[in-house]
Amino acid sequence: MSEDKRFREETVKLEHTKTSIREQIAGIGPRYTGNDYTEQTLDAIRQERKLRLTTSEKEPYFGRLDFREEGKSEPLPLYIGKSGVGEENGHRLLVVDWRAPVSSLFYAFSGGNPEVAYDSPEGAVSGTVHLKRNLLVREGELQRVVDSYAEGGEQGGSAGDEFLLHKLGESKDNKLRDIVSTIQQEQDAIIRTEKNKAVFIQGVAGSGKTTVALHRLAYLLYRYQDRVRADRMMILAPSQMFLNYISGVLPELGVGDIGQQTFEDWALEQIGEDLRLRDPAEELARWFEGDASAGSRADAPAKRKGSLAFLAEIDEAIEELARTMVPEEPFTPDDRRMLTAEQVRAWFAEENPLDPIMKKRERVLNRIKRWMEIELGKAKWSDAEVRKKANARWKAYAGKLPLHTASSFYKAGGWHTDDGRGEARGAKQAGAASKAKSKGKAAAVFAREDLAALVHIHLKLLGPAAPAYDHIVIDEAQDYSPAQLQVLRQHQRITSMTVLGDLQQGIHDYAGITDWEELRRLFPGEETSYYELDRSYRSTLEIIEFANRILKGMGGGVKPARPVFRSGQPVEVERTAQAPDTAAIAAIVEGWRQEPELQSIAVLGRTAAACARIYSELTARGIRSSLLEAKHQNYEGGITVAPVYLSKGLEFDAVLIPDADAADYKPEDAKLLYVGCTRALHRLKLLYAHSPTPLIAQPDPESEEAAR
Ligand SMILES: Nc1ncnc2c1ncn2[C@@H]1O[C@H](COP(=O)(O)OP(=O)(O)OP(=O)(O)O)[C@@H](O)[C@H]1O
Repeated sequence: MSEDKRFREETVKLEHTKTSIREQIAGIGPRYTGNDYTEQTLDAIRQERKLRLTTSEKEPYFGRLDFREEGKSEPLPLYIGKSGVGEENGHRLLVVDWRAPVSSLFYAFSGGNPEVAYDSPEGAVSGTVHLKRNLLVREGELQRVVDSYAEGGEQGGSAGDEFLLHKLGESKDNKLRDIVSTIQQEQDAIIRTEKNKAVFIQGVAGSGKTTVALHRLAYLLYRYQDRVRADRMMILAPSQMFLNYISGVLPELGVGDIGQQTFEDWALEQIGEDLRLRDPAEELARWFEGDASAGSRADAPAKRKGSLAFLAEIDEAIEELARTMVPEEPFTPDDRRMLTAEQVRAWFAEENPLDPIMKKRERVLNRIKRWMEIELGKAKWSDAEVRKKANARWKAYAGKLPLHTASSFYKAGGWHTDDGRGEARGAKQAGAASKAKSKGKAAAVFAREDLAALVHIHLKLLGPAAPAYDHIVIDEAQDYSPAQLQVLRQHQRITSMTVLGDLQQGIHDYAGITDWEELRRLFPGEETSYYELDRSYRSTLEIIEFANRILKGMGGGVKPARPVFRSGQPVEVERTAQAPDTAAIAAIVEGWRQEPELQSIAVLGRTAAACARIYSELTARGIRSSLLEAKHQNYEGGITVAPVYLSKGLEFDAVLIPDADAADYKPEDAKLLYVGCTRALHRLKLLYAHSPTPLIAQPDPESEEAAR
């Protein structure tokens, strides 16, 4: 079929679909404004449907698959979109939801043998693919029609790539986008992995890990509607800024209400105390701007406090607390009555051993009080004096049973090391901190590495602060410790997690892992799946090859990224007069700003101080930019100046590394430079003043060939 004919055919189909959608919207009728609760609920459902249909009308679908199910005579054209749309009062689907079982064929089939099968809840369904077509519809207008497979046509699979390349070539603003129309086979397999597992994803920079994890949430909500709830899912990401950056994807997929937090905020919420945390900026400066050696990183306190051995040490202390909770001496409300220590101990033991210890303590004390009241009643003690005395004795006895919060227990255990530097977190904490200060007593300051243990203690002493999670996504998981993952696990009844990261970007190695086994061994074998993504979709071929060369400097089993064949301009490395040469930087940024396809530009400096200098030079020259700092909540797009270590997870059309000198990037900084370079989609440039970092050695044609 000629291209024109295909386009006409699809234009007719699109008009038909839009008309049907419009009729359905019109049929929904006016809003209900009365007081009847049932009617109000029905109205809300109708409005939700209207919203979905209105969104669908603009872009009803992005793909078509003609599939003949075994036993049927004709293939059925299936139009695949972000959400399913039925025919008004009909039994047929106008649009099939991308998450439906049959849609997996659209993603999994990439030419070759057209005899295929997919898994449905009723079992495997086999059949034949006759056509796979990509369609680009924007604002209700058909813009592109590309067949990646047509029965009897020329095969080669390149047409599908063409559609993907078109998508990848687009410029980016300040938000991550959904990829439903171009999900790749290896990504789809991860998205559709069954629910009750910990799915580990090791993926090179730009392989779509974050994006895939978010699509997986949308899939789980669709596939397990009766078993998972959005408000019982949680996404953990490294910073508020990153969360803000990814916040658009789920609403684009029609999913809302999923909690998104940093581990720190989540942990503080669980602990529920007025704790102060060390200033993140100071902590980052310590590891990235000072001269922390490899030795000090490997030996950092976070390593010990993030280990399971540390949690085991705490568990021992908690057991000891439970064992010694009941005082040796008996309880004597008056001089004639006595409750022996053995009796109280027996009552304490009768409580469920899995119950939080402080709850058991409270229950035992209440039981003692009840006993005391009965005894008082028996003796018909009417004497108020005697009663008062008995109550005072009960109080004194209660005081002998240790009462702890997570932080007091942690401090009592001698695990807390307070260096006095800290910032109050949240309004509540800030209030408490200033109150404490005015009383001449500053609230204790904790480090991030204390949080996992504190949550663990809180759980054992006081129980969970939130209902169990149905699913947890952990992004940048290479920066997590086994203890962090363990406490998250304790907040699920059934393991269901997506844990993603890249060891090659593990710049926080002073706190995180060096091998996925460290985390995987927390789960018995059958509960985990492990996937590797080695294809990078973000950057051009030239940028990926350049970044792969930096990886080589890391040594030890690194895996180069495989580029999608999207060629762009060569990576430039240029010498400047000084480091950083703010005038040269401003000139480059100014030049890039004139190119309409470069919407987001980043200057990624080695230190916060260098970035501040660059930022003021840009401002002085009238170039509007934003300077990213550790405490920032938002990434605004446009021109950004940021320390390279804060750029993790983000992406920009063009990236300038202004200080790629040997003095700034030593061989042990390979991961940091790799992170910086892999943020670029289309353009990458590095400047140096004296001698370039050895990490950007000359190309090695052999390894380049192997990576392709
Ligand atoms: N199948 C795909 N189709 C189109 N774009 C894709 C696809 N997969 C990934 N991308 C794009 O590649 C870029 C990188 O994706 P994402 O940020 O999810 O990767 P990542 O593996 O989490 O990266 P990093 O580890 O570097 O932060 C995004 O712009 C995303 O939209």
